[in-house]
Amino acid sequence: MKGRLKRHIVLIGMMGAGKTVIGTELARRLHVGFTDSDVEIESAAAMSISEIFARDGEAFFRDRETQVLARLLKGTPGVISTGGGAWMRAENRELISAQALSIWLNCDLETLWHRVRQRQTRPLLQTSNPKAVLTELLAARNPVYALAEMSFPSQSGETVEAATSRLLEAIRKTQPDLLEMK
Ligand SMILES: Nc1ncnc2c1ncn2[C@@H]1O[C@H](COP(=O)(O)OP(=O)(O)O)[C@@H](O)[C@H]1O
Ligand SMILES: O=C(O)C1=C[C@@H](OP(=O)(O)O)[C@@H](O)[C@H](O)C1
Ligand SMILES: [Mg+2]
Repeated sequence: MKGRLKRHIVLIGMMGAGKTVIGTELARRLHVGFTDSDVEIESAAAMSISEIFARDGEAFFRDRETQVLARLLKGTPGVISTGGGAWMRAENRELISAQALSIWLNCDLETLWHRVRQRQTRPLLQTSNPKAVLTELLAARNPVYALAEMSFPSQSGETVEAATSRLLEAIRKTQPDLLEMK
């Protein structure tokens, strides 16, 4: 069975909210394609996100991010996971809102910190006080994330599978015309 979406589903939210893992699982359940803007940027550059930040800087990365999003949004509707900063750029919000249902994976600070603290893959958190940076970024970004079309609250302790089931249920309920199965 192949699923069909009327528009893309774009996951937004903070580092560690689960955009990559939940997006992967959501696409699998819906039988639609999955892409992650970070992965697309890394493969085009043949470098990791950390290497891109170190060599070319954040501004360069943000421009690549906008290019990748514009390209992905032109494709067959599927699930697209963004990086945590993508929704901060007005141009990206406009691109996404024109072609997609945007969903904010809304997650509290302690849960985010628990999930990201062991990982070395996020250059913005490679500082002497990563929790302070995460706290500040979250406070600055939450009002902008709240502009997403739909908000999905994370429940700490929930498995990725259970969270995806709950998300799918919420999408079916609020967006009955988005999903077509054939
Ligand atoms: N309920 C949950 N929802 C999302 N992620 C979860 C959950 N429980 C545990 N995790 C873990 O949290 C991490 C989320 O990371 P990731 O998907 O890379 O987030 P993002 O792409 O938003 O930065 C993963 O290691 C995932 O296994
Ligand atoms: O929040 C951000 O600004 C970033 C989040 C990362 O993606 P995840 O949110 O998937 O970790 C990645 O795009 C980059 O490290 C910058
Ligand atoms: Mg991710």
